[in-house]
Order: sequence, then structure tokens, then C-alpha cells
Amino acid sequence: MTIFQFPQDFRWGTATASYQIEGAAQEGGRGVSIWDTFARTPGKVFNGDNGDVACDSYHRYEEDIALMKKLGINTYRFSIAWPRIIPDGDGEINREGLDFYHRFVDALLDAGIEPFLTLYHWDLPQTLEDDGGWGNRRTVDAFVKYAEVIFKEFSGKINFWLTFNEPWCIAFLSNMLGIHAPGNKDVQTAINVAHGLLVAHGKAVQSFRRMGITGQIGIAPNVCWAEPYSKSAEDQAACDRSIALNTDWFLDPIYKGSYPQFLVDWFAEAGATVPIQDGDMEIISEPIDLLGINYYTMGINRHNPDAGVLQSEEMNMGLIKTDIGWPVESRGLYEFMHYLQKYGNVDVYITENGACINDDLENGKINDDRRISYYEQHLAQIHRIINDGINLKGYMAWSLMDNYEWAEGYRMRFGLVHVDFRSLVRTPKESFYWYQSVIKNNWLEIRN
Ligand SMILES: N=NNCCOCCOc1ccc(-c2cn(C[C@@H]3NC[C@@H](O)[C@H]3O)nn2)cc1
Repeated sequence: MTIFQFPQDFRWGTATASYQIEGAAQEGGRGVSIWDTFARTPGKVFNGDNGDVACDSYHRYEEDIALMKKLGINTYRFSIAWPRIIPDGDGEINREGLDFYHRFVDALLDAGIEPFLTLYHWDLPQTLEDDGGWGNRRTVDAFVKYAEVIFKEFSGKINFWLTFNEPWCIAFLSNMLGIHAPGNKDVQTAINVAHGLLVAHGKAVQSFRRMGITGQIGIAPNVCWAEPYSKSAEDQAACDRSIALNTDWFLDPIYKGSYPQFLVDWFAEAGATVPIQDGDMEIISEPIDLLGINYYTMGINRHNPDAGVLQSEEMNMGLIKTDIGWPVESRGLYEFMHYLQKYGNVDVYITENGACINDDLENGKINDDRRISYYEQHLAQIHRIINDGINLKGYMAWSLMDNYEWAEGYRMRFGLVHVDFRSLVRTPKESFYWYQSVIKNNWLEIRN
């Protein structure tokens, strides 16, 4: 038996997102988001699943918070749905939407749980997408208006703020690969989206400072750690491109005020350029206080001219996989956190980490041992990372409960709590009780 003790002030939490759990898609004055539209587009989402009901957390949030309290977390990451606040994107403010989130945040605080807010977790008002989306500066200005409304409303109640969740997914998964909403498949569009959201991020941080808002603000990139299939320079270069597109493409502008030149040149070869306007890079590089890091898996990649615009092919190495097909390899988290040090020993929170394990109820229980094993491996790496002196300040498991996993619909389950999507009954899984024990003890026991 090995015991890994965590720091006394380490934050333990879980994470969700508005479109994935709330439901009530046509209630409370909410406007239409790009995911409402995408989910209704034939062939885009498994089984045609949509977020109309999801986990019905809009109506059941008190039950959810009771589960969080039972779990023992002190931090809960969630997102606010922009279409609930400004339904048409940049017009009238919907007071009913603000009131809902005040009730929710007040209930979290009453339960002794720190709110950790993501301003944008992919549910863009459709009206703004119709007018060019993140590539149009109208959307950038609309985001700043929305952010300032939330800053003003929740300053003093919320002390941890993230502007964007997984900018690589927003830009490249959704506009170059077409796998997520709005489903574009164009490199230039993706680069325009990435730049637009970065400018929006920087302007929002500038507003946050100017308005004197309480707490700390940052952004949450998702990690794509990759190691070379062979020792060849071209396979290593393929890995460098994959890693950098998820991380450096966003963090270099924020921390250095410029894009990674090797990737700018790579895209120029593909005929795509970054639409930088005067002053943009100064805005984007407004200093931030923290980073959220989302880690799930890592790859072994090789150079392949036919493997998309990055020419980086992820190889199947026969590793154990979760039920969504991602290899279980926690080593990548350790390697990545050391890679991240090039931006300085910045305060980092793991804002997402978890396993898709689709175990179902058996005699009223869910014996999700594979999820427990996944978490054991990744928390052991986190202990190593902290021991190396890296400022890793907290951990939020993805996810509190099974929810709408985007293009996979409801078939892919990441929750510590099982949700029956017909009855909406919540059932804590064995991993819930395992995580509850880790939090209570503030240590991890590894069975040798
Ligand atoms: N990286 N290179 N990929 C190359 C090509 O991949 C094809 C498929 O791509 C991907 C990549 C990444 C994801 C993904 C999903 N989640 C889980 C959510 N995170 C935010 C929260 O809402 C969770 O639901 N995180 N990441 C999905 C599909």
C-alpha cells in the first residue's frame, strides 16, 4: 500500500457545462445556441440526441448540489449559458437567466462549495453564428458585453473565472474537422475562430481588471500530448505540431504576445493566415492569473502526409482504452505539466480529467472499477507533479454526472454519478464513493 498525501489547501472538485446538463432549452427566456441547431442537423450527433432535457439540472440543481455535498468537494466548475443571459447574442439582457444563476450560485455558496465559472463552454448564440461567428468582430464585442454583465452580477460571489473552455475544440474540432458545432470544415475559418476567441479573451480580461472584479481569471486549454512513433525527426516534428496546436497556438499569444512561428509558417504553406489587426496581440497578452488544464489521454504519433493539415497520425498502440476509444495513459499528464513550465510556474488547476466508462446499473450499483483505476493512475501523476514543485492547485473530475457528450450524445458516460436519462434518477457509482474517500482523507491509497 502506498499513500500519497495532498497539500492542505488543495482544491477538490468536479466539472460540468451548461449545455451538457441543464436541459430547459426553451425555458427561462433562453435563446437558441449553435448546439441546439447542430444537434438537430441529421447525422451530426449520435441518435440525434440533443440538450433539450439533458440531466434537467435547470430544475434539479438542488439535488445536484446535495450530491456534491455528499461527495465532499469544495469546488464546482460549471458554465453559464450565454443564450440564457443575452438570448440573441448582443441585444437585451434576460433578467430571468441571471436570476437562475444567482439562485444556483447562492445554493453552492450555502453548501460551502466554491463556484469555478467558465464563461464560454461552446453554446454560442445562433444569431451570432449566423453573422459569421467568432470570425466576425461583432461576436468578439458581444462576448465582452456578455462577460461584463456576468462580472458585474457575480463579482464577490465568484472568485475563479475562466473565459473559454478548450479553445482547440472551439476552433479546430468545430471548424476544421467539423466534428462539433457549427461543423465547418475549413482551415482558414478555424484560424479566424481561434484568433477571434483569443481577442475576446484578452478584451474580457482587460474588462475584468478595469472593473475591479474579485478573484482570478484564466483560460482552459485541452491537452494533446504526443510522443514519436519512431526516433525520426519527422515523427517528432509531427508530435510537436499536434501538441502546439492545442497549447502553444493559444498560450504563446497570451504569454508571449505572438503565435508559434513554426506553426504560422506551416499553415501559410496550406494557404491559411492569421487575421491579426493592429493592437490585437497586445490585447490578447493581457496577463492572466491561472490556467485550467483538461487532460484525458496521450498519443503516439508519426508523420503522415495524408493525415490532415497537420500531417500527424495517431497510432493504435494496443493500449487499454476507455469506452470512447481513448488510450489510458496518465504519463502524458506528467510530461505535459513539465512542458507547460515554459510559460513559467503559473497556477494550474486540472479543470477536466476523467474516463468514459459505460458501465450500467447492476442490482442497483455501478461497479465502475475501470474508472477508479483511471483516476488512481492520474491522481498518482498529479502527486508526482506537485512533488516536482509545479504549482498544481486543484483537481476537478470530469464529470459530476453522466451528461450530453456532444457528438456522442448520451451513449458516452463520464460521470461519477449515473443518470438514467429516461427517469433522470441519479445513482452514485462506486467511483463516487472512492473519490469521496480521497477527498475526505486528502490522500490517495494505491494498492501495490
Ligand atoms: N486532438 N486531436 N484530435 C485529432 C482528431 O480527433 C478526432 C476527435 O477529436 C476529439 C478531440 C477531443 C474531444 C474531446 C471531448 N472531450 C470531453 C469534453 N471536454 C469538455 C467537456 O465538455 C467534455 O464533454 N474533451 N475532448 C472529442 C473529439
